[in-house]
Amino acid sequence: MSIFDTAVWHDGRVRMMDQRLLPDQEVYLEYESAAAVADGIRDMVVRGAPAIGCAAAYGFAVEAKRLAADGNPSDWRAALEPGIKILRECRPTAVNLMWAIDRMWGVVDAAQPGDDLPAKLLAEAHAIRDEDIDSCKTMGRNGAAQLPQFPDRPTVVMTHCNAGALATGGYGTALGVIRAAVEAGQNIQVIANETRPYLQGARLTAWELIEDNVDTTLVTDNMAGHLMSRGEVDAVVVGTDRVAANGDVANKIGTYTLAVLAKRHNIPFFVAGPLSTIDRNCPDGAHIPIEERDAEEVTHFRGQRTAALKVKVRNPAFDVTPAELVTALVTEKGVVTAPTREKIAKLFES
Ligand SMILES: CSC[C@@H](O)[C@@H](O)C(=O)COP(=O)(O)O
Repeated sequence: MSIFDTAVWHDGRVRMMDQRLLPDQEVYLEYESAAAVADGIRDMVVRGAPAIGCAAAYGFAVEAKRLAADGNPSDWRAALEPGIKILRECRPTAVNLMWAIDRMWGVVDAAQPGDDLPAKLLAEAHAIRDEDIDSCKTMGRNGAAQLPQFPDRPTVVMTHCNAGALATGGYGTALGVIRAAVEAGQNIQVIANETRPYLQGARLTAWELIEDNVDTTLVTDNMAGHLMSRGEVDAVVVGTDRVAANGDVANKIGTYTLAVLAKRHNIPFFVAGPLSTIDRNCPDGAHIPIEERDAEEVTHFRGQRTAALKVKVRNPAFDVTPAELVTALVTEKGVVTAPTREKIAKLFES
């Protein structure tokens, strides 16, 4: 199963696959400062919460390397702060961005005189990516065991946006569950929602799964209810950009609609995400910042206008699904059925 170089370290630079060009072209871009990596994340060269965290960690490391090229700064924190501030603010909803940057600052704060700080920061960035891949694999196995199975037919899993290898260090959260199920020999068919307006489902999820020979059918978002009402969906599995302390879940716009539909049709609704996506400082979903993106994502497709001139536009990129609609939260530390504040806190106890 594929592990793509979503965001990696290559020849002293941050290398990212340009997801804006997928599925037509596989092009890699390289970055040499935190501000440049921030531009790449903001412009969706790399996207998906854990992948944004990995890219930001490498962006932090490359900023230290850039600063050290002119001689080690006497005050590393002061030297790093302007670039890292830009990086931290480039996308507001995916908490893995802030989580990764806080972890990198921990390395700066723990440094001793004489330490090779750029090398230590790079090692931490590698660890963040490696741990993410491991977490996704464990989470995948945990989630696969939750999927219904039938003796005489495949299990049909609906997913939304792209929560795959492209959205993580590699392997994927929601698609990690699907990959693990396929690897375990389960008979799986995937319905990938197109995911308006940016088409992560049509462009990225469909591409990734087809690369891995997973049986995949593409539908537009507004077909989900119809398929569920006909009994054509057995489970919904999505990723997440931020889980609040009470179990409310932010994910790509349209996820909430799917959760309501799944409840109406008694279909299990699973959310897969690593502990780095759980924001224990965020009390509930109402406190999760929701990114509003450029109107052109709604009015245009690849530079071509598809909407009426002068129409007003809203483009919230995420929505919040209340915990009560989540059948289970799938993490690398285990599966939390009917998540509550208390059950989520327990995940962090050992
Ligand atoms: C494993 S990724 C989970 C989420 O980050 C994913 O579902 C999602 O909403 C991505 O949004 P995007 O705007 O493409 O960054």
